[in-house]
Amino acid sequence: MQNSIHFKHLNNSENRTCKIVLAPFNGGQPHGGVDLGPEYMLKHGLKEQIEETLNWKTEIIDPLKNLDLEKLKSEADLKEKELKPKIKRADLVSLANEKIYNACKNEIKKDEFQLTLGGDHSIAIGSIAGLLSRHPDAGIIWIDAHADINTVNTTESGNLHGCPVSFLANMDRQDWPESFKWIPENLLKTNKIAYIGLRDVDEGEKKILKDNNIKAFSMYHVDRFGINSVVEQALEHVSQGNKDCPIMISYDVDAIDPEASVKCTGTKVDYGLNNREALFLCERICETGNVVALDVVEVNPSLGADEHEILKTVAIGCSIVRCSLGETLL
Ligand SMILES: NC(=[NH2+])NCCC[C@H](N)C(=O)O
Ligand SMILES: [Mn+2]
Ligand SMILES: [Mn+2]
Repeated sequence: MQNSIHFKHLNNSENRTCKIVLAPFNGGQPHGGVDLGPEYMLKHGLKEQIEETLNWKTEIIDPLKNLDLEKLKSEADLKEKELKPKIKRADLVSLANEKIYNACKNEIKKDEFQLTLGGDHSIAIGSIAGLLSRHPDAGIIWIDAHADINTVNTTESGNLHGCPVSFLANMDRQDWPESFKWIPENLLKTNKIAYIGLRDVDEGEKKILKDNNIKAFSMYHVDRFGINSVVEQALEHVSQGNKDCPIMISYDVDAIDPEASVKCTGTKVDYGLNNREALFLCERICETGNVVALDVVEVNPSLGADEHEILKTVAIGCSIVRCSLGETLL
């Protein structure tokens, strides 16, 4: 059965297509296993769910398939053992993202949905840069416990999954490693992004959010106004008065409360979104008819204590996708 949503920017015929971009990349943070996210979500039946339940065509794109990522990572780590650079594995993160960017840019048509399965959140550099190549004025709703807006100068951990937004917004570009210079200039304006779910933001990031006047709804705002009002305000802000503004969701599953469902993720933070809030966001954004792309990142099956914990995290990752494509809307 097809739901009644009219996707304003997509092909609405029986050929409506979801391109699934695999981004099994873990180099933006220290834990192994987050690279297994795509495999586990697909094993859970995600592709079939999109095709059979939701009636979309799907096609898999695998931009990292020719890279020996584990080998490249050990080489990078070996080199950095002596050099101890401030940011970790910069060239590797850049290389993987350039591949993701080019795949999203060249292998997805304007009227197709872009679904990227991570991987750690550094992969949003490539996926969002790719999406913006087709929809330059898209608004980004970033759902996360973290702001991921550290610059190469403010990062305390050196982990690049804490920095993707600063690269997309070209912050401190003059201090970037040479390898990142493929990222286009004037890409993401800071008034075209809004955060939902924040509760662990570094001091340097707080200053960046404030100095740039970036719209950020923390868990405090979710409690105070309710998720419905928060998502409305976020959409209104990034749409900048355009009721047809294309919208991309970048969804870090650590936005969701560990007790509610997401224990298998690398940087867990207590007291997050409950399961209904987590999915309502996707339902409401889908309902606008403006959604054009989604990332689901930071699913790490290796961090599960048992099968049940893994299943719960993987299952909500798949639900995020289905709700964003309209499954639960009548
Ligand atoms: N995508 C994530 N889970 N990011 C966590 C980032 C944590 C911390 N702010 C850092 O920069 O290291
Ligand atoms: Mn996070
Ligand atoms: Mn994140």
